Amino acid sequence: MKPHAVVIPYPAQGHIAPVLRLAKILHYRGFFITFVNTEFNHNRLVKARGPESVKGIEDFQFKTIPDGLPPSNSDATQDIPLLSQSISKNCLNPFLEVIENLNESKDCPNVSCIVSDGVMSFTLDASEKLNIPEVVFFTTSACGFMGYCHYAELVSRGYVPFKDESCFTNGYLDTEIDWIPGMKGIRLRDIPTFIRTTDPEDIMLKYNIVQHTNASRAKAVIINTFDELEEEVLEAIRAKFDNVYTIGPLQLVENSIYERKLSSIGSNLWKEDMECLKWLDKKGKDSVLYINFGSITPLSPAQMVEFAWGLANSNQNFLWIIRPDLMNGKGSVLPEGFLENTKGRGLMVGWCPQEQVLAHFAIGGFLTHCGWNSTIETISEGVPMICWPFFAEQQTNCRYACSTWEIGVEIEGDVSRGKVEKMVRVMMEGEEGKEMRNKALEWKEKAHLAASVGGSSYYNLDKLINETLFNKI
Ligand SMILES: O=c1ccn([C@@H]2O[C@H](COP(=O)(O)OP(=O)(O)O[C@H]3O[C@H](CO)[C@@H](O)[C@H](O)[C@H]3O)[C@@H](O)[C@H]2O)c(=O)[nH]1
Repeated sequence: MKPHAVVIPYPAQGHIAPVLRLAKILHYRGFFITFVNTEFNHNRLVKARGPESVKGIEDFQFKTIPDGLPPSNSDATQDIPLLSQSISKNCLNPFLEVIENLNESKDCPNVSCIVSDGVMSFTLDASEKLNIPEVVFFTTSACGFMGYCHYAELVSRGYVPFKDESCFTNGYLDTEIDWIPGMKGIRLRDIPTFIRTTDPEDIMLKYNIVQHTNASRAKAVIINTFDELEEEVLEAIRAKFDNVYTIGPLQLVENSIYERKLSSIGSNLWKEDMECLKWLDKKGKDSVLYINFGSITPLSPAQMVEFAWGLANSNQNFLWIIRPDLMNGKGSVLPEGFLENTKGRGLMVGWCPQEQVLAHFAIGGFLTHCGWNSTIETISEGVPMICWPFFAEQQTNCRYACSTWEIGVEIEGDVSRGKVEKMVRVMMEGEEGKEMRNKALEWKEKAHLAASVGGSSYYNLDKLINETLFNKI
């Protein structure tokens, strides 16, 4: 009888993608998989990729649970605080029901383990109630994860909540935090942003304290990173948790183990525009800047205008992904004259196959919000970054990219066309850009080594499967 893993992501794009990838890897390694999406995202997957994409294949099935929010036809990411609150309140019972039904079913083996997104920690209640072992997968960087793990201490030491609004602007954010192990030189502004509140009851502050405190209840913690990239912080994390498995970059590990990839099952919630790859084919090596702010970041109309003119004035080639929900309904549109000005050298599409784009020879830089998937994907392809972190642990990733890994520059403060133009030129024309590109290529090599047979992440995946997941069955 096959081992049966029930796998559940937090219901947002940046989580579904890596968690699904891990599920596919486990399937390849002999697990029966039940992948649990929320009904909302299940419907979006059907819309973006067709019903085939959620039909499943042999020994890989999809199930759904409601997220507890009112039904919606929207094609945008749900409100994160509302969603998080609703998940904590409403998802345990439907999740228990899914597992109980699976265990009664004759069509699949009994559930032998739960592989849950670390920020869906209600699943630990199910694991304990049903006596099924659980491992938690944090889809952030190790540095971001460690930042979150210290939220409770930041509160108990009186740094958080902020005393008043002036803390946002009076230099308080530059306070150095010298007591988080493995994170030398870190400042308050580099810690995941949900601490930036004056409200002790802030939903995301409290949510993250609960999720990261609960991590120690799991049998193991999985992180999509590789040892060499985050050595110091990982050492500190390993001192805190018993079993920590670094198995990233997952996309490279997946490439190493698959003879034939499971491409029928995918995770993109928006339809990918494949034409942009053909457009890139016609451009020179390292000559195009890729711009994408991920699945959640909102852009105000004013920010959109500043980015647009910054790009136009830089005179560089660019591929800019503007999510459909930013173009429609919210009034964010490109400024007049922009399209004519950038004709032939600029392309805008709604959503793209990002990994393929980053792997394209024409891409020479990535203007990014520093979501962890984007960051680890760009490291995997050796593409340096212009960082414009928006929220969550993107600030932490930005800090490491710009200082520790030396592959990025940051657009600091409010975005302006002048800053954008300057940074784009630094990245695409200057000596500094070349140095960052070389450094990024070094990291790429290390990432590939870690993920290939005999590398640390490849080895850790084996260990996770053989020592933790199989062993408990
Ligand atoms: O046109 C696009 C745009 C994005 N992607 C993919 O979508 C994912 C986006 O993930 P990420 O870069 O991490 O951004 P977010 O969607 O903003 O991710 C959320 O989740 C991440 C993982 O927990 C966190 O690091 C971020 O801070 C949080 O905002 C990546 O795999 C991309 O390859 C595409 O395939 N095509």
